[in-house]
Amino acid sequence: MKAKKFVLKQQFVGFPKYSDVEIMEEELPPVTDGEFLAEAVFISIDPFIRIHPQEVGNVVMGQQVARILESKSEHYAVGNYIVGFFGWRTHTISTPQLITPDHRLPEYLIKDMDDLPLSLPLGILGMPGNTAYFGFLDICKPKEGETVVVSGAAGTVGSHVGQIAKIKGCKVIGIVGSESKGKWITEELGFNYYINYKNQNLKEELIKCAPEGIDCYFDNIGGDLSSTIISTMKRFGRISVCGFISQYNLESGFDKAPALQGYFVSNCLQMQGYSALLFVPRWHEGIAQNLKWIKEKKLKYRETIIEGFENTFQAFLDLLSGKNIGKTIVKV
Ligand SMILES: NC(=O)C1=CN([C@@H]2O[C@H](COP(=O)(O)OP(=O)(O)OC[C@H]3O[C@@H](n4cnc5c(N)ncnc54)[C@H](OP(=O)(O)O)[C@@H]3O)[C@@H](O)[C@H]2O)C=CC1
Ligand SMILES: O=C(O)CCC[C@H](O)\C=C/C=C/C=C/C(=O)C/C=C\CCCCCO
Repeated sequence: MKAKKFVLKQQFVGFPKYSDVEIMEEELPPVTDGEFLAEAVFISIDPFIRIHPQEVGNVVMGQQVARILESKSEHYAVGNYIVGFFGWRTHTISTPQLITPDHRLPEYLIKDMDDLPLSLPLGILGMPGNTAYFGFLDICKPKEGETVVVSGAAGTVGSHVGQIAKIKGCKVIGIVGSESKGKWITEELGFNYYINYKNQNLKEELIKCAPEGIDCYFDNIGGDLSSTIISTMKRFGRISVCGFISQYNLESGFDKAPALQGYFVSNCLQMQGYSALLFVPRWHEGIAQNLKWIKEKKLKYRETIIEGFENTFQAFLDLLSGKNIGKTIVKV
């Protein structure tokens, strides 16, 4: 069996380039006792791949939904589907990861999907879904009637957070980079307002949509836009710092934070960052709640599916340049 894989040829500097990666073939050995062979069905494309430390020569990191093709392990049977952190590769030989090591995402069998797409465990029913669920509820602690701003609002995490905020009875303003994204989140997902940061004045629009000020900010983008949003927050506002994608492709790196101390002191603000790994002990609780909301039709999702393993890197470039709506997935 030959596996195809994307190998990191050089570290990303600035916006990633085709010359940073290379597609290679690998002859896989026979499966031995305790091992399984899995074939990638869907590969998850996520922003953290741009900035997480990775070694040159390694397979580019990432999660996948894979089908067990062969098994010499009692834990997985041929035909089972699993979620695994196998990277951008078509076939993988491994042993089941039954206990999640520190600093790793869990690996598990996919069950109870009914008629839902098998890609969802990479999105709304997986790492990004749990980031939205725990990162919003545990950190912003939203109350009914409060005003919530979500940036990156038409992406995987942001579109999910805004809908949870609506379920909790909040007024929700989404920050997006295009009119079609804004229409989707307001007309289909129930956000109250959208602001297109590419062609509107963010501060003026925020004051129009939320003259009362903002209670919670779910930050996916960081940078100057986030500083502007934080400057319109109310006393005792809470900020969940999920990501800072506006800084990921800066050649200068991101070792300086904008000075916003004045707003924090005068408005008694709280800000907390986290990684999805923090939620691993409650992983299946998050998935169960998000699944329940999907079945109750309270939570909608969209996926941008790119076909073909060879197009995995292009899917990554498209995500970083905002061409996706909802979760970006490669269908292998
Ligand atoms: N802390 C954690 O554990 C986790 C954090 N994250 C973070 O959450 C954020 C969203 O991730 P995810 O939902 O998977 O990705 P998305 O599906 O939201 O895709 C990324 C989006 O970011 C927006 N974007 C890109 N560049 C900029 C920019 N310069 N300024 C403003 N917006 C920009 C684009 O939308 P637009 O057209 O609107 O610009 C793009 O579609 C990321 O920052 C990611 O790193 C994700 C998972 C876990
Ligand atoms: O390293 C592994 O083997 C597994 C890594 C899995 C991954 O870290 C799990 C969760 C992903 C979280 C995503 C976070 C973000 O997108 C937020 C931005 C940056 C985080 C990565 C920066 C790491 C710098 O040390």
